[in-house]
Amino acid sequence: MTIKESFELAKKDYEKWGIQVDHVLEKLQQIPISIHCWQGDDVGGFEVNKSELSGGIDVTGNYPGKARTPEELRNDLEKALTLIPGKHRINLHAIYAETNGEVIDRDELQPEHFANWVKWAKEHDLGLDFNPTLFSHEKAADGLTLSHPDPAIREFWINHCIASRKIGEYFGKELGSTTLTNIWIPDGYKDIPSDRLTPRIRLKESLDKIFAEEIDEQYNLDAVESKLFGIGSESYVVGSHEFYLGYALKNNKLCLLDTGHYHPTEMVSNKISSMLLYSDKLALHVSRPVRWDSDHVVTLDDELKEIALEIVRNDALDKVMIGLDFFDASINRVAAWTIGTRNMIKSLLYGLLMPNDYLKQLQEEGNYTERLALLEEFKTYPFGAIWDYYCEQMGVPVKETWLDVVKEYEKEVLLNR
Ligand SMILES: C[C@H](O)[C@H](O)[C@@H](O)C(=O)CO
Ligand SMILES: [Mn+2]
Repeated sequence: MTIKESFELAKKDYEKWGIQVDHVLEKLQQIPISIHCWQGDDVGGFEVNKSELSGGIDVTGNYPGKARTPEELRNDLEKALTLIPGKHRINLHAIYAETNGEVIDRDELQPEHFANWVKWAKEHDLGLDFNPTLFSHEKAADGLTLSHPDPAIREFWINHCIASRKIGEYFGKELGSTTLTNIWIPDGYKDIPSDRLTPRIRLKESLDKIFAEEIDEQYNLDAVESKLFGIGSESYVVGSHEFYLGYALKNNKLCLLDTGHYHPTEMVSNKISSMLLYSDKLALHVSRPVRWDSDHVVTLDDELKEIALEIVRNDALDKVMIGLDFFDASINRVAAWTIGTRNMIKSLLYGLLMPNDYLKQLQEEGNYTERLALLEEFKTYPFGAIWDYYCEQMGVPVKETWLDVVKEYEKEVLLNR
């Protein structure tokens, strides 16, 4: 049976529920995923005076062939994009600046240092998102940045974030699509603090200085990313969820939820609807924590499907900015991007192919039997046949055939690095 024939059969199952599959596929095409560049080189970046990865995050594995230069990283991203259906965005960090061998410290970064990325994004019809990098730097060595007791260190990082917002604005203007500039800081303490408030007062003051200049939101939106703990900040992080949720609400910024930044039983899917009641938009870093914020490649698990369902059933596709955040150096890095991004898109398709209005009605009527029955039965509806057809229509490999492409690329390119 051909892909199309399977699709036509599967379509009938969904149309019985009033689900317009063709409209679903049109909608799916419109959803951009922000794909993080840092999976391609283990969060290394291209700084002339490169520092070791720090900030309480870690990359494990030594799979051969990681990108060493901007050209190699862009080539690897291009290869992954040929395997992922739809039009997407690339999420950059400040450490991916290209300074022609000149040592430019982070507080002096300029839009021109990302001109090659903008040229490339234009050539490939991509959006760009951005992040100041407040780790892997000597001024972050003691694990404090925007909340540091030393005003000079705080000022350095404030200036870096101010410069980063201007770069985000540059991306937005050049590419005609709003850039999300997201701030995450590693600040925290390994052991029990004697004062949780003072660092948070300093962080708030630093953020107020960073955001003092208004930037047109059609070009740049600001997000702040919370965390529960990191390596070396197990007992306390300054930028907790409560801190940033409050800051974002009071200052009309986006609160960014990273799915690895909560207690293992705390689900980001359960937070989305509450936050959308009080915020116009929110942002996600979709990751997969295994035991801790391990940044595993995203798999099509229940929580991913639940996140997608929350976005779809709450009509929030234009309110939730979906980014990915994982870095696995134990597998082929192009495969990691492909698996994680295809799974994110699959989960959105899964959510769009649910009789969401009817399920809401069942809940309103207190018919929890049918609600549970249908939620479970739809897990084995022929969703895969729809996905295969979508991939075929979007000109990307169907099922696991993308793996042949990655194997060929690994043999021809990656293993020769
Ligand atoms: C590289 C990213 O800024 C980093 O992963 C951050 O988003 C995070 O989630 C840290 O745990
Ligand atoms: Mn993150």
